[in-house]
Amino acid sequence: MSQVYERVALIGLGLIASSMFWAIKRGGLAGEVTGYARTEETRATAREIGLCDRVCDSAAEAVEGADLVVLCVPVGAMERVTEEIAPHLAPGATVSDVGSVKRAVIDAVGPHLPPSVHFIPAHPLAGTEHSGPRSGFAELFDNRWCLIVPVAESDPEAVRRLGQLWSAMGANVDEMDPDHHDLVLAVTSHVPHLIAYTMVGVADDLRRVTDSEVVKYSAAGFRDFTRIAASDPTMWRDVFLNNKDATLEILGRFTEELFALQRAIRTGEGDELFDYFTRTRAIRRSILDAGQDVDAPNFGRGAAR
Ligand SMILES: NC(=O)c1ccc[n+]([C@@H]2O[C@H](COP(=O)([O-])OP(=O)(O)OC[C@H]3O[C@@H](n4cnc5c(N)ncnc54)[C@H](O)[C@@H]3O)[C@@H](O)[C@H]2O)c1
Ligand SMILES: O=C(O)C(=O)C[C@]1(C(=O)O)C=C[C@@H](O)C=C1
Repeated sequence: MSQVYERVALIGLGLIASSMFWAIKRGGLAGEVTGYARTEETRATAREIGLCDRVCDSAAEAVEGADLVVLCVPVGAMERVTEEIAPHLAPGATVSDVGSVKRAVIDAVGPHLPPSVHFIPAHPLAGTEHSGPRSGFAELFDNRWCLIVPVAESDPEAVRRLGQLWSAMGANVDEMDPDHHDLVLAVTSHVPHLIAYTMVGVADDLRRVTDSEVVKYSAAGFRDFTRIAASDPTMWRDVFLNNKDATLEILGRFTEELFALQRAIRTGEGDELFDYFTRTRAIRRSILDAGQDVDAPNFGRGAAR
């Protein structure tokens, strides 16, 4: 594959940035990749494992001369990082991000950027429960979606080029409006994470009355929840605080359905339960029919922090 950008700067060296670096290297997609992480410890780890061609001690140094800058920090840190890099961006550069929420990131980042750069938000729909510089791997984005969320002023040629990079990193690329993105992701990712966090929290509370049996005999369904609920607390705190409206909307619908199922169980409405579960079973089949990799090979991959 050929080079898409001359110099890419990755700000925040965790799961997504490290996976991007390895995927860019795999495809020879950039001349040089610079990286910056906030803590000395992460920068030292990055240097030790060869993550990034050049690890910089300041965000300003990392973005200097870059034709693509990707913000790979938690959603709540995007604004501060943007303020830090804004005066050092090269005219004509593209600034993108990988945040799990889009409207709040657009509102936080956009106003700080000079008009001479292209701002093109994006979100790869791929991850694991691991985080930090050692957790990334080149295949993370293979056959997964990356949603590009252009803002009104986004230059079509710059959007096309960013899409080309994500395709070359293995992703299927699509475009989406920011508010629609946040609603869709509330359904497919954010509320499911909240439910997993809650279920594991309930089990943890119960541990005291079941003498650790909940953990010892945990069945497959619960184990899946524990994987999700092991995800980074900072990242997920920021997701919920920054996608408040869509999360609360979907959570409201979820609670209504839960109460309906609760009543069906209490009143012995077997047919109602059966019909409901038949409907939900079909959803998984339709995802499989659409050719999506439901049991993503990435799950469980990558090292813990
Ligand atoms: N993990 C996933 O499944 C996943 C998937 C898609 C998108 N995302 C999004 O990608 C972004 C990065 O997530 P990740 O999983 O790579 O996280 P991570 O925890 O592995 O890495 C985050 C990096 O940001 C740095 N950082 C944290 N707070 C900072 C601050 N205040 N200022 C500067 N740097 C800071 C950390 O030191 C770390 O280097 C987040 O916005 C997240 O919403 C995550
Ligand atoms: O695989 C996981 O562990 C994930 O949770 C990845 C996942 C998701 O919900 O699918 C999580 C957050 C992102 O913004 C995108 C992807």
